[in-house]
Amino acid sequence: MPRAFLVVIDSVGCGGAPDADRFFNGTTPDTGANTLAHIAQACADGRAEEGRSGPLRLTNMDALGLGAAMRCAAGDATPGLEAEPTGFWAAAQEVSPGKDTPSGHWELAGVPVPWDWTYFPDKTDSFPPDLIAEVCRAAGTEGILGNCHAPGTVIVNRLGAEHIRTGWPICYTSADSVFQIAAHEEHFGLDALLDLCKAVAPGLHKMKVGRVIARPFVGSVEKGFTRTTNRHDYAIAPPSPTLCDWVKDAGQGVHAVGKIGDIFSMRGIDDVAKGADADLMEALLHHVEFAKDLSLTFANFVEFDSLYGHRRDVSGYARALEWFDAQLSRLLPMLRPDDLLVITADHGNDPTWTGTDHTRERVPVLIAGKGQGTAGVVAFADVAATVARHLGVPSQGPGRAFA
Ligand SMILES: O=P(O)(O)O[C@H]1O[C@H](CO)[C@@H](O)[C@H]1O
Ligand SMILES: [Mn+2]
Ligand SMILES: [Mn+2]
Repeated sequence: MPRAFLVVIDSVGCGGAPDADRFFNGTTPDTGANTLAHIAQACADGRAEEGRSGPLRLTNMDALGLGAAMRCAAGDATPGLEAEPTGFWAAAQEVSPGKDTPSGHWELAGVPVPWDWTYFPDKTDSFPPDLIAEVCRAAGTEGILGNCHAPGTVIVNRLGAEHIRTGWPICYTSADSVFQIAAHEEHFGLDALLDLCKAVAPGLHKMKVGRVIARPFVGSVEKGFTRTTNRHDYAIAPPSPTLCDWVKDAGQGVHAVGKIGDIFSMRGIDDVAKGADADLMEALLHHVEFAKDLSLTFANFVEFDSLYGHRRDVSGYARALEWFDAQLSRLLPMLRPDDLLVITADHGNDPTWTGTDHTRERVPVLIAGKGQGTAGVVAFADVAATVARHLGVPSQGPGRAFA
């Protein structure tokens, strides 16, 4: 009996998006951004890390078709990723008008985003006065800190001391449709932060701001401030039923691993495992071992994006990719004959690119359990149709099954 495992490595794009010129990091268009190829190139050139020699080693993913998918997406061969594929592979292209996590995941789950998101494009004084007033009312404070674009790790260290002194929440945004609130877990309180985000989320969702994100941190002025894994995303619910709903409504199990629960507002999901990526891998392996027939396991590994892509950390990103690939040596032999494993991504986040935001890219689609072959360039929504067909569930989205 079939089972399906849909695994998103967050931000692992492979370039080649034909509409990349309409997406930006600052004033630089994303044309030419290529997360995987540029990391591989940096490794091959010895630029990724002092003392590192040799190409990026992604043996398992390359055997499934990674190098082939990269060539298909963006044209060039990549050093070290030149295996003859034994899996079924494709390169997927997004149509939603955002290069953000919910857009990518919803579309992979069969639901392209039908609306334009609301952004806060001004780098400073980013938020309208009535929104600030609403946050102050919900927080019980006289004001907010931040009110600007910023990388989260930078702003908590810039404003952490003032935050502790005033008790005011740190509010910031990025090129994504997000309203992020950072607060100290002990001084402000984790529950108070989550309650604040919960209180302001409906108003922001009504404005078509995709997510309110709670960004708790710990630490002190002396030791510096660090973010914790208690991040919580309050996302707009998907506009129509997704792959998760199709499977769950058919009475089949749906297990979420990582941010998937948040991204889908828990719609169509039975249970969720959270934690750091290393914990999430154990949770995924647990489901590969024990998940019931006809079930869907949908996993997201966020650290590629949050720890390395946004931080423009090429060697960290390379190490994380090699870690993930090594874990596949544990996972692949556990698959049963009727299982489908799809490894893909939701957008790019090229760590060699200018800025600190996502990059518009195609993504690789690597499939184990459907033999050898390729579908060339497919649509994100085709992934949902392919998984649905494997599980015997009618696809309700625009996608077409390909494997
Ligand atoms: O810099 P940090 O706080 O990690 O924020 C990043 O994470 C957000 C959500 O993925 C993105 O919009 C980007 O702003
Ligand atoms: Mn993402
Ligand atoms: Mn991100």
